[in-house]
Amino acid sequence: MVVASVDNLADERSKAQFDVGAMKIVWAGSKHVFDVTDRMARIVASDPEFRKDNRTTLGRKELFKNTLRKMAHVVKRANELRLTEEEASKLRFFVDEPGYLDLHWGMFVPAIKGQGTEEQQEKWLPLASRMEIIGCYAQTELGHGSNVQGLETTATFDPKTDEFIIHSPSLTSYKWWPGGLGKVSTHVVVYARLVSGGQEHGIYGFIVQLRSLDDHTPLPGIIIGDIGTKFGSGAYNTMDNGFVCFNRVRIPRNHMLMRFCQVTREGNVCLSDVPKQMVYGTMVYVRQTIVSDASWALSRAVCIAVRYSAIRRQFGSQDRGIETQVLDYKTQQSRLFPLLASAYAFRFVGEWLKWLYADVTERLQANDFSTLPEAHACTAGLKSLTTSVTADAIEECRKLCGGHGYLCSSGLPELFAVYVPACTYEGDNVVLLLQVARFLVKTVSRLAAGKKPVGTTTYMGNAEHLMQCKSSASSPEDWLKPSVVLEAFEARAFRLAVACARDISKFSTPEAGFAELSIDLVEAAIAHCEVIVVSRFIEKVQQDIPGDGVKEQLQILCFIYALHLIHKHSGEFLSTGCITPEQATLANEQLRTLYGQVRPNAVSLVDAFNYTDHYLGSALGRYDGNVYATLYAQALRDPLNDTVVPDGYEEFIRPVLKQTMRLSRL
Ligand SMILES: CCCCCCCC/C=C\CCCCCCC/C=C/C(=O)SCCNC(=O)CCNC(=O)[C@H](O)C(C)(C)COP(=O)(O)OP(=O)(O)OC[C@H]1O[C@@H](n2cnc3c(N)ncnc32)[C@H](O)[C@@H]1OP(=O)(O)O
Ligand SMILES: Cc1cc2nc3c(=O)[nH]c(=O)nc-3n(C[C@H](O)[C@H](O)[C@H](O)COP(=O)(O)OP(=O)(O)OC[C@H]3O[C@@H](n4cnc5c(N)ncnc54)[C@H](O)[C@@H]3O)c2cc1C
Repeated sequence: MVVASVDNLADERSKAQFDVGAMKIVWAGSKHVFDVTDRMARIVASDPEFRKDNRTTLGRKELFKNTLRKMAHVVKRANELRLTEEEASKLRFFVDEPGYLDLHWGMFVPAIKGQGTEEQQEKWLPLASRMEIIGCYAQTELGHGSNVQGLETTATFDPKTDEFIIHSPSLTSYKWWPGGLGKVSTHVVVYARLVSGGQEHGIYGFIVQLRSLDDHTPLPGIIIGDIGTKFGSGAYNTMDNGFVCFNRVRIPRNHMLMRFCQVTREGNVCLSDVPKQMVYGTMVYVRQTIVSDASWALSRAVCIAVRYSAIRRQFGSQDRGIETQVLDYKTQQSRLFPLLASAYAFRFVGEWLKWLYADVTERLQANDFSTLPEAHACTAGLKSLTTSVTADAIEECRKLCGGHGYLCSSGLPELFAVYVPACTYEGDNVVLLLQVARFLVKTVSRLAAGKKPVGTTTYMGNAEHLMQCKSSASSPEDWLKPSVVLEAFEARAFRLAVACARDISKFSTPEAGFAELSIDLVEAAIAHCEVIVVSRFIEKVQQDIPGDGVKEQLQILCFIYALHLIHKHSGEFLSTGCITPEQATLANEQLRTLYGQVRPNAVSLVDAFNYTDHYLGSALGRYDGNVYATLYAQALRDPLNDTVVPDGYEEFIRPVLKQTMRLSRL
């Protein structure tokens, strides 16, 4: 079938004002990463074992078994092709289906690496790397997730046998949610209250074998299963999030991860000289990876919405001639282009956060813990900001695609359902922002004591200026000056943090003030996180960037990102006196101009993500733009269209029709 829409994307591509190939390298991070990513994406796309277009129509059992098959195929292909860790992880990424491998490699292995002694690492890591055992990470319980110190599971040392007794004392202490736990894992790192000599010593990780390595049955004292079907069709239901109850399960003493705290043969508890929060290290590591992942999910939704908006035409012609591409509507642009800009912004801040994490890890190894609070605040805050924006953005992209966005074949409903728990796992986003706020209030109170702020709070050292400055923007073009933009963001964030710190001090205790002002504190935390993202984006576009027009496009996106935030939070920018209403209007005017500049490049800017049609999984986002024929073909493939007359006609349609006929004769 020849479809006029196909030409639309070719036309769009011919309008690009920059070198798309060069932008692909910038997006990937380097030529090497681009090559690996591209190769792995193609391997997955061309392998029928990784087909995913039937996922939303499968029942839970079939779906889960299908994922088991795919995960086994990932491991098989990784071995056959002798993939490096980097390549295997990309291959698994493009399979695009939550599965136990994520928890095994993403949390179980990092927990042992981060919290195990060298001896423990030597014992467990080879087993885990060869996948002779499969592990997961069980922290959350039925009764407590956010409040880690409130966990109830106990690990009581028995000096008579040199063992720990792992026990679930109540229903609320059952571990509940861990991915891979329900049906697959043979081992788990369990977080439990260490009890020795009748005393409690805090929360630590313990390696526990769950299932027999011979026949996969649960070991004595272990009750285990899946917690049930989750939100959405397909989506996260490929994962066996599980529950487990331990009934006085005994494990050898050396199964406690003892890098930061050792329990001796006699039951003495020896704390090493490191902050106790080091036991939260796996969460910091994973939060950092989640920030990078946000840019993938967001860019994927944006790619679908931009391509479809170039294909879709509505109104605009009085004489039945060619209609307007919906991408040309300013309202569509004002909803879509800030999301496109955010995808790039999150990509760059994700790369920066990787660097920060590597830096703090190196320091920790040298017993320098000075940057740990900042690493915690940055990973927690950016995880929260990027996942909340991404989840909302995927839903916005669905709406931007009109009715067809609501079809599973658009790829957007499943993407939303699979992505949205990122706002909850690895720390509820509000709980994490309150951690950032705690860090900010501390930083502000230290300023008063003459302590110079460092890292991402360095800007707060310019306290006097930030409290008094008035923006110098007097034309729309002034909003293209990095210094003008940054000053506004820094002043807003600082003034909000200072107001919180000041107001807290009016309460009888800091805790009471913190609780009462938590709404303001969350806003101050978001403002600080936005300073980080905006400044990293500005830093990026100030670097040398090869490729015709690439830097110019990134500059446009950078200012769209910053100015749309000024618009979105104009209440805060105005109420803190950082800008005037007139300056807000000028910023909006500039934003409109920038939308016009990005418009001819929009399709090419999403092409730069280099996604295969397999990965996108969307009839609306196809590279060739052949939207309508694909929607129709996919509709015909729906199980409901297997027969022309539906199952149930004889039992439920025919009798109703007959009854109606009787009624009409009356
Ligand atoms: C071949 C195939 C290859 C395949 C490869 C596949 C690779 C896949 C890779 C990755 C995939 C990843 C997949 C992820 C899937 C997600 C699964 C989800 C898992 C989970 O959800 S696990 C459970 C997560 N749970 C949480 O996040 C709980 C949230 N709660 C907390 O973190 C804490 O309890 C708290 C921080 C909210 C509060 O803690 P606490 O009461 O102890 O602390 P406070 O009193 O508030 O603060 C005390 C003090 O500590 C500081 N602090 C707190 N946390 C940290 C930290 N993490 N690090 C450093 N410091 C911390 C806090 O700031 C306070 O400091 P001050 O006293 O103020 O100085
Ligand atoms: C798909 C998925 C996968 C998961 N995988 C794992 C896993 O592999 N391993 C694991 O251990 N866990 C896992 N979890 C659990 C996850 O980590 C927790 O659900 C998460 O940490 C949130 O905790 P909670 O459920 O106790 O939420 P709650 O803390 O009960 O949150 C409920 C509400 O209370 C609010 N709230 C809570 N505390 C405060 C506060 N102090 N101030 C203000 N508001 C507050 C929250 O903002 C939220 O609105 C997973 C969860 C999901 C959804």
